[in-house]
Amino acid sequence: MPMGDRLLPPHEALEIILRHVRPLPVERVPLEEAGDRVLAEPLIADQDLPPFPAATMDGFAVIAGDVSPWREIIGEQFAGSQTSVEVTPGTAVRITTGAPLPPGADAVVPVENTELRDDHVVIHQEQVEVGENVRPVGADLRRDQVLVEAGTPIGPAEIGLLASLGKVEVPVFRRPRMSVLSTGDELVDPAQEPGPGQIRDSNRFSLVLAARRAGADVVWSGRGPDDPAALRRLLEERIAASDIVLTSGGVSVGDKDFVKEILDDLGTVHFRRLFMKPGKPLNFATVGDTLVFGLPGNPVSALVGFEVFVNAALRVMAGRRDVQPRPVPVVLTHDVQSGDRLEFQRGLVWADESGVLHARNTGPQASARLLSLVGANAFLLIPPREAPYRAGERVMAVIRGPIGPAPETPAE
Ligand SMILES: Nc1nc2c(c(=O)[nH]1)N[C@H]1C(S)=C(S)[C@@H](COP(=O)(O)OP(=O)(O)OC[C@H]3O[C@@H](n4cnc5c(N)ncnc54)[C@H](O)[C@@H]3O)O[C@H]1N2
Ligand code: MOO
Repeated sequence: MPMGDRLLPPHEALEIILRHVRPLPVERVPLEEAGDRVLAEPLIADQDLPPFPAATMDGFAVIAGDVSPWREIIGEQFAGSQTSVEVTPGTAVRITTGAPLPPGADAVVPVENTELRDDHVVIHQEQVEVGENVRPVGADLRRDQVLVEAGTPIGPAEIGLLASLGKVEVPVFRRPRMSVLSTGDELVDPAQEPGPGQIRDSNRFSLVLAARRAGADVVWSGRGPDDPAALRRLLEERIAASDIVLTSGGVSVGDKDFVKEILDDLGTVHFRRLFMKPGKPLNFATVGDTLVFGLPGNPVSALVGFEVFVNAALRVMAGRRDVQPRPVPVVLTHDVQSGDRLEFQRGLVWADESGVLHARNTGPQASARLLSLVGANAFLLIPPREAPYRAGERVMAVIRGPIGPAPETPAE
């Protein structure tokens, strides 16, 4: 074992991974397909928006300083056109929200503050300020302004900005191609009835969904044979076709745990055992430019390994700037016994009225108990220590989902 038997702290493992991963090449995609991709060049405004002073209310375009007791309605200005009618003292133009202010006008009086008398309008407002209810040119964005930095995922607001500026072809980073392989002779497909000693393969489904959510293009997923020659051929083929290959199972010390030998032979294994629970046996290897993560077989260990390490690699490949979540302090609501490695306990975090975050774990934390991840919006980071952590103590937590109200049921 080239790494010796030291269990590597997770932060050191992350540093090693980040040293071996680079953003993927840039490609241009149609605007319609740009959502959830990562912008590869900064989006810079090439015009002012709005390009014309626009009404922010339905009402009447007027001259603010005009003191006429009533004003003649001399025209209409709807959004989507530009009237040539000029507002002069004693006149007003009916206007709708978003429509350009007609020439001469400098304010809009909302319809609620007016009264119609034949073809005249009376304004029931003590004073009208210049610019009232008008969005001036460039109020929303200014030409040459950097609107979105490169490395930002394109969400609804970002795609809206791209569309507003007419960017119909968007530069994005190529999505990482990923293969997901479950190993283990005990595995059968979910549709099958497991025989004696067999279990259904769940990791493949968990990891494929986690990968898709993280922006990967899952190009292949399947079960691998436990026969070393066949497994090696399959791994070679998947490595050649992928930016990242995930395997689950076969990385600890069992007689039939072949993944680590094959990876050693094909490329460079950078680490294989971590000072964390779950996820102690976790292999990270590179074969050419392809990253290979040999995740543990235990379902929770595989998913925690994915979230902590594979996610970070995917984010770098996808060009993202926010690679790692920053842990936040939370207050434990019950005692927690630590183990002999840094534990990533699956937890529930909520905020009280003053904004303090409280936390509890999700019950038994066995690495095979997928239920410990259901409803978990955080990982509670529990370093080893002799005395248990007490209710009221602060620990750090990685937030992984929305923070809701305090749970109604007591902790298990
Ligand atoms: N002597 C030692 N034994 C073990 C050690 C150790 O250090 N010394 N480490 C333990 C830890 S920690 C973990 S985690 C597991 C990881 O083992 P492997 O990665 O080799 O995984 P397997 O042995 O193949 O499987 C473990 C467990 O997970 C189930 N499994 C596997 N694949 C799937 C799948 N696709 N879907 C659902 N469940 C799966 C498998 O049936 C086993 O129950 O090793 C400990 N042992
Ligand atoms: O590290 Mo294993 O992942 O404890 O269960």
